[in-house]
Amino acid sequence: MANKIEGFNFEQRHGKDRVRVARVWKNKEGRHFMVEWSVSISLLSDCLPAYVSDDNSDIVATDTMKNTVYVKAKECAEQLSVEAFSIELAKHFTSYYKQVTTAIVKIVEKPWERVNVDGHPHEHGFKLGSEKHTAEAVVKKSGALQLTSGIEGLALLKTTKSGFEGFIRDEYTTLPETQERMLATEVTAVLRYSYESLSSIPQNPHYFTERYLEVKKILVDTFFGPTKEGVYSPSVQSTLYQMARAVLSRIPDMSSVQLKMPNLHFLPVNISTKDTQIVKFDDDVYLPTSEPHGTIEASLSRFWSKM
Ligand SMILES: O=c1[nH]c(=O)c2[nH]c(=O)[nH]c2[nH]1
Repeated sequence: MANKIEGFNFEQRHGKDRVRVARVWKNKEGRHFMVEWSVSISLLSDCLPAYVSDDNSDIVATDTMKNTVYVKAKECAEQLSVEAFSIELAKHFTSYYKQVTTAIVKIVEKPWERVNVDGHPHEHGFKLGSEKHTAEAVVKKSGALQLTSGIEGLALLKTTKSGFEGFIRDEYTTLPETQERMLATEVTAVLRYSYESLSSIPQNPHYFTERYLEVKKILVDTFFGPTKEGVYSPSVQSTLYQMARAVLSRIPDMSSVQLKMPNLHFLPVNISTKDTQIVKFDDDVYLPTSEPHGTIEASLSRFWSKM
C-alpha cells in the first residue's frame, strides 16, 4: 500500500509468519491422511491511522490471523492441496475485512510421506521425506489471483554423463576441461500458474498436488535421462534450460518456471608426498563440498505471460 504522508511516500503491510498447523483426516476404512504446513500471511490493508495517529481500529490483529489458520484448517472437511488452502485463506482475508485490499499467503508443506511396512502402506504411519512443496497465493479484493507453486530442496546427483568444456580461459583460470564429472545440485523451483482470477481455478481439491508431482517427475526425468544410458549434460546451464523447457512444454496452465540450481562440487582427490602419489584420482574418490558452490539460476516464461 503506497500512501503520501507529510510529504513522504509510505508503504506498509502486516502479517504473521510461520504459523505451524497439522491437519489429520480419517476415512471410513480407518485410513488417516495428514499434512503439516507452515503458513505465512501478509495483508495489504487500509490501516494508516495505526501508524500515524495511534488508532488501531482498522487493524486485523496478527494474532487473529494466526487463529484463522486453525479455524480454516478445521473447516476443510477433506484433504486439499497446499495451493487450495493458501487460496482459501487469502480469499477469506480479502472478503471478510473491508480494510484488506490484498492478501499474500505463502505455505511450506513438510514432506511427511506414508510409510510402507512389509510392502503395505501403513494406515496411520508417516516418515519425513526430503524436498518441500510450497505455494503462494496473492488475492485481491476484486478476485484477481496470482498463484505460484514451488519445490524446495530437491537434491539430485549423477556420477557421470556430465562435463564442462569450452569456457573462457585466461590468466585466472585453473579449472581443467572435462567430459567426465559428478553433477550434483539442490533444485529450487518457482512455478507460476496462468490463472488470473479466483473463478478460473480448477475445483478438484487435488489438482495442484497432481501438477506438483508431475512437475517434479519432469524435472527429475530430464535431469537424469533414460535409466540405462542417461543423458549428457554439457553444463548446469544447459540442463537447467532443458528442465525448464520440458515443464512449460508439458504443463499448459503454467506460464513461467524459475529454477535455481547450485553446482555442488565434488572435487577429484589426489594426494601425494614429495616422493610418491598415495591417491591418484581415477573418477572414483571425491571430496564433496558445499562451500563455495556455483549458483546458476534462470527463469523461462511464455511470451504472453504477465511475469
Ligand atoms: O556447469 C557448470 N557451469 C558453470 O558455469 C561452471 N563454472 C565452473 O567453475 N564449473 C561450472 N560448471
